[in-house]
Amino acid sequence: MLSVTNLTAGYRRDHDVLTRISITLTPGRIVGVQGPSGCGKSTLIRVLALLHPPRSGDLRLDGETVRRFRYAAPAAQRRRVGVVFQHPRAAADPRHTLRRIVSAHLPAGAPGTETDRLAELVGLTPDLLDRRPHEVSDGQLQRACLARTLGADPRYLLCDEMTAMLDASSAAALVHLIKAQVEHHGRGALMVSHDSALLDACCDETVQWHDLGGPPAAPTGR
Ligand SMILES: Nc1ncnc2c1ncn2[C@@H]1O[C@H](COP(=O)(O)OP(=O)(O)OP(=O)(O)O)[C@@H](O)[C@H]1O
Repeated sequence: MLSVTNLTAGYRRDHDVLTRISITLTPGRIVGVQGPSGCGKSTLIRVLALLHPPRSGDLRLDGETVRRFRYAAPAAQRRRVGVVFQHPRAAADPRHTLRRIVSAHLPAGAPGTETDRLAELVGLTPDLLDRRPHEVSDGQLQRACLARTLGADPRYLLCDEMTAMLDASSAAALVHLIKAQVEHHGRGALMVSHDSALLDACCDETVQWHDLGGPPAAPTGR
């Protein structure tokens, strides 16, 4: 399980973005979180992905308490949690080919065929792998970003508004991929979105943001 209990986190010392948030992800299930813009969904994902240290609260990853974040986090813990971000163009180096992007998180020594396998898994045709981000659509680039995330074989997938930039058919295809990953590989997934129809269509359970914890603390003015 990947869980946080009573999580408080923020960016400025005098203001908490997350206050006493609790949520649990279980392998084989998709949990949806719906909340309005700016409520802190991406911040929650950053903490769960060990990319942002919380101020307080208990973060547990498969029975271990997580104490270190960002590059100080043990690689084995970081690899267990994969993120797909909202903006694929901000998440992919524009100088790299899609082949390089897809292969970025594969373990050292993985055979070259692994990149082709991942590309096929997410529906990228071989000709696209030689292109750079500006030569493909947002949907194709988001598929490459998902393939990159899957290359680390994460036990938990955190999807941050991952279909927000896509048309309806690309969004549906990506959601289908996430569902298949959860069903066939036992990954646990979190999907955050402001789109309740999307969450209802793919999640085992959807939680409203305001049900996750306490209200944000008022700025202290210090
Ligand atoms: N790096 C940062 N430094 C300072 N404040 C930040 C930073 N990132 C986010 N914030 C602030 O934290 C709050 C929550 O932002 P966050 O991106 O987590 O919300 P969100 O629910 O994901 O929003 P959206 O749905 O619009 O993506 C916002 O007030 C935002 O301005």
